Amino acid sequence: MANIVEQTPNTADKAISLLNRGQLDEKAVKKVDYSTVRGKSSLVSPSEEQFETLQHRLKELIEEGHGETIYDVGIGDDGSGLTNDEFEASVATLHSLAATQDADCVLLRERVEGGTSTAQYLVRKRLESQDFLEIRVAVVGNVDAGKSTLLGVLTHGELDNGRGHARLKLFRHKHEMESGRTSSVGNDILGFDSTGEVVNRPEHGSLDWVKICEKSTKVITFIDLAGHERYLKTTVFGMTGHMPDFGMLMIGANAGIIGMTKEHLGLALALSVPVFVVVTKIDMCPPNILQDTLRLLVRILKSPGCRKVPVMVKTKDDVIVSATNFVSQRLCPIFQVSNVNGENLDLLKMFLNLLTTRVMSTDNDPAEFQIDDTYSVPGVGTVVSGTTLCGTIRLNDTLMLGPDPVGQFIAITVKSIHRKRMVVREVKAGQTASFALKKIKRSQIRKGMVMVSPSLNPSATWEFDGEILVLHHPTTISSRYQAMVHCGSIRQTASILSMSEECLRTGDKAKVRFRFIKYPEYLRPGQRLVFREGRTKAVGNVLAVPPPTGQIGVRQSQKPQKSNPQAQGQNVGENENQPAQKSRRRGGQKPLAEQNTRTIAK
Ligand SMILES: Nc1nc2c(ncn2[C@@H]2O[C@H](COP(=O)(O)OP(=O)(O)OP(=O)(O)O)[C@@H](O)[C@H]2O)c(=O)[nH]1
Repeated sequence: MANIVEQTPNTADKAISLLNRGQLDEKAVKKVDYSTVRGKSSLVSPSEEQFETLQHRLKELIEEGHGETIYDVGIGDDGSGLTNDEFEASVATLHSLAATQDADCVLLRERVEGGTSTAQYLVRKRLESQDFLEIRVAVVGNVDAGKSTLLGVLTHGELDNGRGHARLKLFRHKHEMESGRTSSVGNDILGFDSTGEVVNRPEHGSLDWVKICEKSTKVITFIDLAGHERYLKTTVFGMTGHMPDFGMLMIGANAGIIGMTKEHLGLALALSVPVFVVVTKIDMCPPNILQDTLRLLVRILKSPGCRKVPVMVKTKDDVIVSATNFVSQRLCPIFQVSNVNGENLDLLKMFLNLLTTRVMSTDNDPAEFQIDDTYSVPGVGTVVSGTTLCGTIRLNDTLMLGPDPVGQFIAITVKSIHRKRMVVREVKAGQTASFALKKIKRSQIRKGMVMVSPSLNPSATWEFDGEILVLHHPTTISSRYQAMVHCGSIRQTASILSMSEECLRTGDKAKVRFRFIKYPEYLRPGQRLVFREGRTKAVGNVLAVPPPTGQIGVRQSQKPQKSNPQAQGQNVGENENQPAQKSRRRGGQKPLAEQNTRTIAK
């Protein structure tokens, strides 16, 4: 362990100071003058006027934090705290402030040093039973890393027996039960109430999602993605189409970093999804093997391809600092847990409770919803599920659904909305939902279609310009090369019409004009995309979508041509459409050149 400690910032605080060094605090630019309520004594005995200012500040912080904030009590610039009486008075003031915001106030950590105290409190708004903050976590990692088991343990509150007991609760398909492998994109939920307590209460082994959501202020949705290479296409779809806020990379301590682990980490990096790592099976792993695994993990995370700051999470302090700074993308918290004896699962749960969404509020913007699945429900009809990218969708709203195979959009009315199986009246940006649609057949809808506000006057496109970086290709890519484009919930083969370079090799970057093979799609500049086929992999952004030319209904007849013999045969037969993307993320997308898009330690 000594080695790891040497290589890794040994406390989360230290890691943060590394990250923040030299950076300007943009939040320093405030609209209201808070100078009268600054300093460690601000909560001790505020005047009426100061109380109002504090109230305003707390309200603002809660709004910024999508319903919650972590509030410091008694922390002076010099790190000193408050005397016992002052501290008690400050905590009482914070409770009164929280009460005015209809929020609960829970102690996260307290430090007593040299006779003075400091503390951090979680202040979380109590929400109506229909409302809750949603955080999506994509669960990735190699086969047998313990993904399904950890989710079973977290959501059902019962430890595993080391022989697959906990995962049985989650398997969805018969063949998964038999083989013990996850093949579908599965969802599991873990709810926390306003005091940070887990609300999942399995009844006879099964969970009632509606009850969980009603009791929750925050719901973590785990997108359980398959570990086997055979299901990589589904995994890529899960990472792009299901818009995860975070990635949870699982590693079996004894097996180490094998198989798809690096592939999945690379995918998360390419899509700018912040990742935390959970190393499982520490109960059965010899200490020297565990250390080897951790040492290699730290080396990979710090490599130029990842440029992460790994933090071994061992205490509550580490959890708080990691969770509150996690959206920065550079920090990579590492948990070491056992699903069998429960070691460190409390730290992981605390971390999940403190995570906050990366989606910016866009409640008043025109609505955009991307479809990632369709169902036919007896007695209800066609149901579509997906993620709200932008705006608010309310019951009885009319939206444009499309594009169909000829690029048209049709008006549809939203007749019912469900969030996590619970009936609701509206759904906002960043939230997943399903809608029952009237007078439309399931066969008319495909993954990758959208429902958007008529004010956006949506149009579909066969072609688009993208900027891509080739992470891996066995030879060279040139014009007319074909591969699968994953972009949001779109998953369709596209061919390269032209490029800014003659040909592309691993590590090259270029501007590319793509053309879809089967259908026109709805795309927006700024969306992230993955372009892959077999071992070929490129990532990038949609740069521009050419204005509609009126030829949208024309099917392309041009025969696909492959750029190199190795690509032959790889591109055929994978034409399903789907997938997805996230723009409007906190801080927006960085230009490609600045992203961590280098392939990791091949
Ligand atoms: N001893 C021990 N066994 C564990 C632990 N976590 C998981 N296991 C066992 O490891 C095996 C594999 O776990 P799974 O949860 O099926 O692994 P997975 O990553 O979901 O695999 P895929 O679904 O195929 O991707 C099961 O037999 C679990 O009981 C742990 O912390 N300790």
